Amino acid sequence: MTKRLIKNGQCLIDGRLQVRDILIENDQIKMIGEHLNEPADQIINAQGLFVSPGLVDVHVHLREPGQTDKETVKTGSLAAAHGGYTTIAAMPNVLPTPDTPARMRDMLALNKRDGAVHILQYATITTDRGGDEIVDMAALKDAGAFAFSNDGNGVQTAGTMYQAMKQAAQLNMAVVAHAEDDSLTYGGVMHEGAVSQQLGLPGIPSVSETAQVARDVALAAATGVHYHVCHVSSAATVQVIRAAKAAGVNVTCEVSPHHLLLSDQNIITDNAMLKMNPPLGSETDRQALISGLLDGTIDMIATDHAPHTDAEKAQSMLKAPFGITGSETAFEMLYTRFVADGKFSLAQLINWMAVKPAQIFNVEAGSLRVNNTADLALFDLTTPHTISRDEFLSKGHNSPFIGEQVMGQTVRTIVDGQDAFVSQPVI
Ligand SMILES: NC(=O)N[C@@H](CC(=O)O)C(=O)O
Ligand SMILES: [Zn+2]
Repeated sequence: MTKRLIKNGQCLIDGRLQVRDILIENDQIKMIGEHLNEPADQIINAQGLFVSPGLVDVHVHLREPGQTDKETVKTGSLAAAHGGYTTIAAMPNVLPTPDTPARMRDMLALNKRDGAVHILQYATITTDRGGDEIVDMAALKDAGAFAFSNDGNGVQTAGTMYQAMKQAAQLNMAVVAHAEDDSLTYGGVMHEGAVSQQLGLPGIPSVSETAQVARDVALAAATGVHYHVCHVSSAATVQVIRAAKAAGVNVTCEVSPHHLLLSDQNIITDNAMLKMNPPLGSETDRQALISGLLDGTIDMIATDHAPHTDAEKAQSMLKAPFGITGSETAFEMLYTRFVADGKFSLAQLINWMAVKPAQIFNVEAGSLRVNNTADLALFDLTTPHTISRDEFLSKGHNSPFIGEQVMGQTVRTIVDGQDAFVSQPVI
């Protein structure tokens, strides 16, 4: 039996930071209290540090199998641990894609073998993550699928989405949608608007997202499924979801850190570090995403960590693949830009990054409670730090946040009572 005592950390209790000690026994939280003096094998001095429930990210791309030059389960999960995440959900756009029970079992075995954190695994909605043949949802659920998603692409045919939602509803499984109508994207590489015009780059109208979400909330209303929208990016989409929630539709959604932090105004020149799908919207879109979070229309923040190689992202926006990394910078960037500035409270941020994703997807995570699994993250909220590409544990360095001055660096991440990431020696 191993006992570890985290001393004098700042914990969020009733929405306020209060000093507490936490006793971990093997993989469980055993006690939370003031001035605990239990004997322990190791004492972790957390004086001045924020001790958070481990963060939960329902949208990451780990690239293995198939594209291990971009990322592996090992490097992607270490990157998550570096960002303070203890549970992540891996999207199925890998090769081969987990669209059969056998492939799902292989994926889960790999995730378990190489994962530095808990990894939940999405199955696809359709065979090969495209077309109209719906997977065997019941068998994939039995094999251990977390939810169904064709992320990377939208489901183009309404009838296919309708049938998939009907089946998922019966199984009590969520349909998690990358919403994008391919007939409305016109080969664009960034948000269609004044900036794309100035730069002479082909634009993606944001209605390509909104139209599909509007279709899907109608289908979700008709089927009763839990419909979750990935990486919401536009003001109009937020409005559709707000109206759907008001009408009682079982819809939830996420926003990515980059859509909260950046807009197309930040694209001054052709720069593939700012190319992702959906693209950065207008400043009005960005403000609507912030308002959507604050009024509860948007339920959670998920990174959409999408690593690519340096060579791929060194290309022009016309050629480079869509996607940026996010696991390692999400908390510190959001803390610095929104909490330190007083726009969000720390409790709100942790709600969106840990509590709500765990609650909505029914995962045992997201809160510090006695008898819960010991999944925690320790953050330094005061020491300034400049984000550098050398500190990334991801294989991907495709982050627009390299060079940013932040606070909120991760000091230690604990998964199942064990260190998954440590930045400084134990005192
Ligand atoms: N977001 C992206 O720009 N890219 C993602 C796919 C996705 O999440 O849609 C990827 O897999 O690279
Ligand atoms: Zn997507």
